[in-house]
Amino acid sequence: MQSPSPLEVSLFSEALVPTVYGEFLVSVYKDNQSEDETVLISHNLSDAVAPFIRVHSECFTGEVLGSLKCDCRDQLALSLKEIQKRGSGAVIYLRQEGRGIGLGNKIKAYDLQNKGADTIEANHMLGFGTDLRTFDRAALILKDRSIDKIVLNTNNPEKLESLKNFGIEITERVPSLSAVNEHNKDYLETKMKLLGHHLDPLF
Ligand SMILES: Nc1nc2c(ncn2[C@@H]2O[C@H](COP(=O)(O)OP(=O)(O)OP(=O)(O)O)[C@@H](O)[C@H]2O)c(=O)[nH]1
Ligand SMILES: [Zn+2]
Repeated sequence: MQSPSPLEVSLFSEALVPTVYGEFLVSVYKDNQSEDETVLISHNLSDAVAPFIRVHSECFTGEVLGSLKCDCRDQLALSLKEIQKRGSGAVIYLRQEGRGIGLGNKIKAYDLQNKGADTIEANHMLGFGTDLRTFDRAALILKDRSIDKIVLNTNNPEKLESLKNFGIEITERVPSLSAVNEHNKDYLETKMKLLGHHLDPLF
């Protein structure tokens, strides 16, 4: 049997977009293994030796609906503001809704969470692993831009490890801390205690 060809990304389209945070160059990448489009949202990216980068996974409920159950919307906004403040950097936006299980299954997981399961138990009850994401598309897009050294904006140790394994040097980790509320408290605590996310300053 033929082994699948290695993942490759290629730039499909690019345009400047004015946003409430400032102007960004929005670059859409396609790949040879999925229908998903990955988006690089950058500002003066080539100006820094080790640019400020957030690798962010899609969250319809948080980013579009303003759901209070997670920290995704705040984290995305914080990173876009920080990029403009620093004068350089990028968000790589991966279409990995619900840690890779998709929106339909994430809403099933939310129903289970409303009945008492935590974010990890709900995934397992639906027959999924804790986190199905991979960060190889992000690493390939950085390589496409000739970037091999970054400042990474995350609390997630898996993201650090994964990008390092793809040959990206992380010169610094900048935390991404949003506000705790009554709806996201348990979720954030579970990420901190069971997944080792560096969220201690919030509690
Ligand atoms: N399955 C599932 N996915 C969730 C839940 N809450 C949020 N998500 C998804 O979790 C992912 C969060 O992505 P990120 O914010 O990039 O990543 P993170 O792992 O929290 O790491 P950092 O924010 O970088 O510290 C998104 O894909 C969301 O859609 C949940 O309760 N269940
Ligand atoms: Zn979210």
